[in-house]
Amino acid sequence: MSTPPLKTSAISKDYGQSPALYPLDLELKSGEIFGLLGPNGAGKTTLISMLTSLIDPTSGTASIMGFDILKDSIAARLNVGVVPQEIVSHGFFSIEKVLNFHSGYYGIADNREHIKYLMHRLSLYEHRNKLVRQLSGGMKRRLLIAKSLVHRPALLLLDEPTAGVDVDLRNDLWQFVLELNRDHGTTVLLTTHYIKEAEELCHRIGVLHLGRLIALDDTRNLIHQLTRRQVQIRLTGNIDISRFDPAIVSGEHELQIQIPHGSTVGKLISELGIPMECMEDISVGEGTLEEAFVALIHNHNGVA
Ligand SMILES: Nc1ncnc2c1ncn2[C@@H]1O[C@H](COP(=O)(O)OP(=O)(O)OP(=O)(O)O)[C@@H](O)[C@H]1O
Repeated sequence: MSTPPLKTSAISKDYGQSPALYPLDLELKSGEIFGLLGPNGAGKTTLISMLTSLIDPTSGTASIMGFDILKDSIAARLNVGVVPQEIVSHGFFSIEKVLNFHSGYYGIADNREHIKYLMHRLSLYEHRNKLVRQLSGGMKRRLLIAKSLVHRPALLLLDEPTAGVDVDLRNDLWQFVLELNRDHGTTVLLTTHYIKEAEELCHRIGVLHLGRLIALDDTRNLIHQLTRRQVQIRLTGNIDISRFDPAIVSGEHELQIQIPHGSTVGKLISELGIPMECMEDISVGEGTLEEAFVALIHNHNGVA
């Protein structure tokens, strides 16, 4: 079996009040895009900060490409790139200089070709001589992504990389993440509050809530377990709507029914006994990750 890009072993953090992260065991698969979701304060950034040695775990540890983050921190750091939530400023240096310095930090003497590729790919090339303080928020974020990739890490940690970023740039960034994953085999762990984007990108999802991992599954499985299919049937006027259970009647000529994933619309129609000629239209809405997420958090908050 190949070495997992990331494996946490009962890693936890307590800042002194209540634990920000309870002991967590999590293992990423090589080459996956993993979405770590959770409401504000769930513990996502705390986990990423421990993985990148910004803060020490209270207990437990983790390994990156098999290197323990505590005992072998340098080797662990060489294998991980991180895009932090906060924008760090190197105000008086140009984009190109920042990327060169950062390569030197990883002991890479001549990284010009790779830096050029990153700057091109992240639309920074034409701005390469601008000082960081002259950059817009979106450009700074792209610079952070370029910085995190100068040393070609096997694992990329993205902590809300698209927060406050306009929709075009968000799409560009996600395209780039997909490309890194597909063409370079980079394993990605990302946190985001854009759950729709996580649904499109992530192979697996973990949900943190109040410092505990409350769900971990393939994205599709999670949606299927926590949501239902919404079937909307519009009827012609020549069927008496009062024959249906009022709970599924929605409007004068419309039925709305929820069915479990795996159950077919054909079966539903035959159970309802609706003749074909009495149906004007049918639409089926599959559940979304956002619905699954809301249901999960509500269940854990004890809300029906
Ligand atoms: N330096 C700190 N000192 C004390 N408590 C902290 C510190 N940093 C974070 N916390 C607390 O730890 C908990 C988890 O915070 P964390 O930033 O990890 O959450 P998050 O899931 O990343 O949230 P968000 O989605 O808002 O970024 C919160 O209750 C937060 O108040």
